[in-house]
Amino acid sequence: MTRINKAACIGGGVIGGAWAARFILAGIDTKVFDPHPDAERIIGEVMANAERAYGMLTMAPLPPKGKLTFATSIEEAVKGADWIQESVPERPDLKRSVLTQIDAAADSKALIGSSTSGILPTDLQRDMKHPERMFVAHPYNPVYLLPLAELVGGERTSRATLEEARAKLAPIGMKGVIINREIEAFVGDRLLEALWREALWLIKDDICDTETLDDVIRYSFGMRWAQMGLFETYRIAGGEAGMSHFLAQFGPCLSWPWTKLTDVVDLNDELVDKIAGQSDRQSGARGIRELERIRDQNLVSIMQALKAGDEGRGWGAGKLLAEFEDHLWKTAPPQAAGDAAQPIRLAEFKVQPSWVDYNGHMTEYRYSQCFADSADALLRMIGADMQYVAEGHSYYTVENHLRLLDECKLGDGLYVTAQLLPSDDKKLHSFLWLHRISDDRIVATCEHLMLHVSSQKGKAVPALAQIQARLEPLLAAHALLDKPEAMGRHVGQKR
Ligand SMILES: NC(=O)C1=CN([C@@H]2O[C@H](COP(=O)(O)OP(=O)(O)OC[C@H]3O[C@@H](n4cnc5c(N)ncnc54)[C@H](O)[C@@H]3O)[C@@H](O)[C@H]2O)C=CC1
Ligand SMILES: C[N+](C)(C)CC(=O)CC(=O)[O-]
Repeated sequence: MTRINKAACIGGGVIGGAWAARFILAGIDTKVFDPHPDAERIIGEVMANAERAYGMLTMAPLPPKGKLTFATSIEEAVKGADWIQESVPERPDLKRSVLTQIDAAADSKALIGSSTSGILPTDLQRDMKHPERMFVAHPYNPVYLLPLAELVGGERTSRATLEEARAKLAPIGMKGVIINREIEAFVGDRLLEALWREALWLIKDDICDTETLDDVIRYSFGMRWAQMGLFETYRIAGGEAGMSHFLAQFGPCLSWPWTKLTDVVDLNDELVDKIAGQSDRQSGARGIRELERIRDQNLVSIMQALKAGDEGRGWGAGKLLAEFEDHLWKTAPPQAAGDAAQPIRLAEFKVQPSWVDYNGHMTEYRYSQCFADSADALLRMIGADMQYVAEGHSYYTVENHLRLLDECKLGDGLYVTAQLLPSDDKKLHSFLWLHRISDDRIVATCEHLMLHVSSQKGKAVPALAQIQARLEPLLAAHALLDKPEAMGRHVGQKR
């Protein structure tokens, strides 16, 4: 089975709560066990931020949300779950004891992942009866947006477990990377710890403050790392002579006094106060949830930009986002036809920050996007879905007339309705209205003409019989509706 059916999160703090959000937004029923008295409130707040982020992340139809349940024991939480994620505090004894309880209560085939940032899975699975299905699934904060999980097996983890975990992460938009061999802190935290250690020295020695240090990262190599990793970036830095030239030029620096990497700073009260004070001055004016929202919006923008990378083929995390969206479209239930005697309600949208232009309202081409995505929803409704396209048939838009009637502001919810106009086996003519959800006001209209084509022949051909069979009753019902008042308008015509 390459799909998670039911999940359990043991520990619902920063990481466990965000795993729960990832599962629930992927449509997976999830039970959480966390004895913290505020666990429900905290997860509620994380869920709200995660939903807000997903609203900006994708136009693809998310599945209906999974059900969130709070359990009163580990045993209750793991019952029936096929993926159990442990995210309790980073204390080896606590984790081992919690994992042993999970192991005793869970289905013997359930996968058990630990979010540990660096403890060896061999140590964690020591007392388990079924250690072969236990592994580290080390995520990155925020788990609901950052797609990576490092998958690390212990001495008694089976290879099949790691492969199964990787396969099950893909449909929830995550990239599972199997690490060859277990090592403390795995790969990501090895790198982050080295950077962090050096950063602590720089603050302690008054070389810079926390804000300057963060600026150095975010205005330079931080941006590079979001799109290419270390080695690909350095290959480019080697110029035409490439990586070997880069190594020849900068290799010797490794023995220069550029680094204190092996020394660990004494994180005493004085240094803790210094860092906390500088951090308060840097970011203390904003609350944690507000900072999370700013971070999430930035991460969404980065992923969307990367989706357009490599000439539109997508790059890195953006390519993964495109694949996730493709999966969402393919698994979306067919568009409901609704009442055939009324215009069809097709798709909903939310005006996102990247949709707003210098005039402070939704920019022109996003109106077109709402109509184009709605036309796609109409096509799926009549059976012209991705499978139909893969088989060599499709509808292409050949003409449209767009009217922008009102402004749409950041955060406005919008929906589209459509009326089919007289059409035939090759032409699909429709009239679409874009409405604001809050007051139902029409903010734009689009008269739209599509041609049915054979992508192999590169010309218009009649739609296949199964499409026509779905279209005909709709066309007949819509023929009885009043003609849209603005149908057939041309540019500049008086209303
Ligand atoms: N915070 C981060 O940036 C990251 C943390 N991790 C790892 O995730 C794990 C959890 O860390 P955080 O979420 O940051 O910690 P946290 O302190 O925010 O959450 C831990 C939660 O576990 C709960 N808990 C304590 N004992 C429990 C028990 N016996 N059963 C069930 N729940 C229990 C606590 O009430 C708390 O809500 C750690 O292993 C950590 O290394 C991994 C990646 C990033
Ligand atoms: C600080 N940390 C070790 C808990 C960080 C991680 O494990 C990953 C992350 O999200 O940075």
